[in-house]
Amino acid sequence: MSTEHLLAQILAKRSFLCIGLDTDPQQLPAGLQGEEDPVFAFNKAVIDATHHLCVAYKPNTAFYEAGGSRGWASLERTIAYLNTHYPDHFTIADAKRGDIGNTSGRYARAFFEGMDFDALTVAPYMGRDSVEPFLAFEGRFVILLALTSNPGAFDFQTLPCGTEELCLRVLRQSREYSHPERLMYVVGATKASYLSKVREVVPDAFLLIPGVGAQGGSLEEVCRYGMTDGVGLLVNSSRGIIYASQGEDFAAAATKAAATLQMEMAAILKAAGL
Ligand SMILES: O=c1ccn([C@@H]2O[C@H](COP(=O)(O)O)[C@@H](O)[C@H]2O)c(=O)[nH]1
Repeated sequence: MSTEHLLAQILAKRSFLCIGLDTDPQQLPAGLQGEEDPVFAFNKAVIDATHHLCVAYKPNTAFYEAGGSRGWASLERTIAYLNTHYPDHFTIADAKRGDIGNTSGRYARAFFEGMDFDALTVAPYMGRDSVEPFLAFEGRFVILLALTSNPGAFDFQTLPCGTEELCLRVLRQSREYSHPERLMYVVGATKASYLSKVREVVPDAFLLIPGVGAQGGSLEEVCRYGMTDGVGLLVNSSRGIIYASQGEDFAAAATKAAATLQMEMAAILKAAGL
């Protein structure tokens, strides 16, 4: 998918919502336990109930890896279902990969070729040669961790690095990598006030913003500091949507929670003249 297509979807749907499919097999409604693949059945129901309100889905691979081969099968079924039934949605594997180049190349094949995700989250810590193998895939995106939403982000990511904070250095230096147009960045909604500085370094790049909902980040603040003329934002909510109800009405509750965020987004887009 191209960023032009992503923006067209955002403007048509009046939504820059990304729904996180962080599906924990132990938190599924009892009614799904008899299914052959309860995790996939849950994801399918959530996707069918929310696709018109969002432009992206982001399974976090930890929730699938924890289930071993059964978990991987659920992830494979989920991405295949998305690509077959909702090909206009942007798909993100939140796996936070990155290793020596030879190994990164295999991770890239696993997520971009094996499973056909549009994008993968990557940790920048090992530097250029650990990131560039992911950037070699045309039509795919690397979402580099810049400033994460967790409290521990302040341990390293905001430390001085030369004349600026490390997270800004990550942004600046990554623009020198091959195919910078295939880069997006993670900035936590809980750190919204940093978005002005982020935008000074990457004025046009798309940002994936987790941390709205369960982690308490503010959508309004994120947009105030981070939105661009081309929107430039994908705002993620996982638990706040998929576990809006723990009961058998989970899909209807997910629709309602997603619609609440989508309506806020539509109002923000309108106010911005987009
Ligand atoms: O800085 C980061 C990077 C990734 N995440 C991931 O996003 C979702 C957030 O889930 P919620 O339930 O909406 O809190 C989850 O998969 C995280 O691992 C993040 O939160 N912060």
